[in-house]
Amino acid sequence: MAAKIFIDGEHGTTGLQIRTRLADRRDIELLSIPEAERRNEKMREDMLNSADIAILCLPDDASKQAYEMTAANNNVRLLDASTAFRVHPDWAYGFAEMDKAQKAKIQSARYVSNPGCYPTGAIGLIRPLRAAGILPDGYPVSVNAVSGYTGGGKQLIAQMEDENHPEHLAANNFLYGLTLKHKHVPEMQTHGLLDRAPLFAPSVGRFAQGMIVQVPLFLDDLAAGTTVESIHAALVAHYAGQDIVSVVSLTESAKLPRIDAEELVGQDTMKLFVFGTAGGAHVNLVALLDNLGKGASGAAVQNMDLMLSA
Ligand SMILES: NC(=O)C1=CN([C@@H]2O[C@H](COP(=O)(O)OP(=O)(O)OC[C@H]3O[C@@H](n4cnc5c(N)ncnc54)[C@H](OP(=O)(O)O)[C@@H]3O)[C@@H](O)[C@H]2O)C=CC1
Ligand SMILES: CC(=O)N[C@@H](CCC(=O)OP(=O)(O)O)C(=O)O
Repeated sequence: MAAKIFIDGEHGTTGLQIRTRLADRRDIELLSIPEAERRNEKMREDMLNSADIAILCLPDDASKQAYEMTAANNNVRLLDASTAFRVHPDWAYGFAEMDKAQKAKIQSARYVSNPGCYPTGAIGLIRPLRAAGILPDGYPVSVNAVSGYTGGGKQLIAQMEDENHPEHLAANNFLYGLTLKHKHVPEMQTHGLLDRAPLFAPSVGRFAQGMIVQVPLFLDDLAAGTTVESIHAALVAHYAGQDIVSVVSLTESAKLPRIDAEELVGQDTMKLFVFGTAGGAHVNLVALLDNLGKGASGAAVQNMDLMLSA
């Protein structure tokens, strides 16, 4: 029998992209609410409780409400794209490649939290180095990133694209999160296995989709003997045996004059790079992804498939 999937928030940016990815699937039945009724609580509650898996593509408060609406119904499993449950101990974190045990946790979980777009890049770079003992306790990690403007959902898309919007943004590239209290920091710290909160500096560019996340490191302050090569080897070993996260070879990286934030648009994979010069003092770790691919909708479909494969 086809699994029943309901996307709560199906008419938003993340929800629409999930719907597109699922449109031709014969193994699932998509439950749907007309766009005009998207905030009708009775209809949402009925649909949520009719689904085998409900994918929540909503702001945090509405996700928490959907959780309450389904709490008594053990037949429905939730996959939440918001920030609401990403460090909650009862929820499996939906980043299957971050750890060898994570895939099985997602497969069997009733509740799965889809990772944030920036944390997917940051955790993807940091966690293997913590696990390998390369990044020591107390290291002051910084994460610098640029996102396409769809990362801010319907509101930011309208502000960037509509010149008549009362809060139109004319900038081609802007920094934000200037209080350094971005909602993704707890998630980066918890799943990055960091003992100190990372300093996270995000920005947005005038392109719809795409993302670059950078973690610059000082080699002298890493575990004794760490080199560009040993960092690269640790990442390669960590991601062996799967095909979603790839680690670009040092030879290939060394030839690159630049990295295009839009290179992986439309793809649900992530590329990791290690930059540095032999004998140099610094390393720059870079993750490249589509904020709506591996950063949101693509990851959600991947997690849904794992949940269905249990
Ligand atoms: N965009 C991205 O790159 C990423 C987004 N996410 C997360 O995914 C979630 C959705 O984000 P995104 O798709 O960008 O946001 P959008 O604003 O584009 O879409 C959200 C949708 O949810 C609807 N909605 C809002 N409040 C309610 C409510 N109370 N009841 C029912 N429906 C409601 C909105 O309707 P209306 O039009 O009426 O407002 C809209 O259709 C967020 O938690 C976001 O943080 C995660 C990773 C990346
Ligand atoms: C460009 C932009 O505004 N990005 C969003 C993060 C993307 C998003 O909403 O995803 P999460 O659910 O993972 O938080 C922000 O900084 O709040």
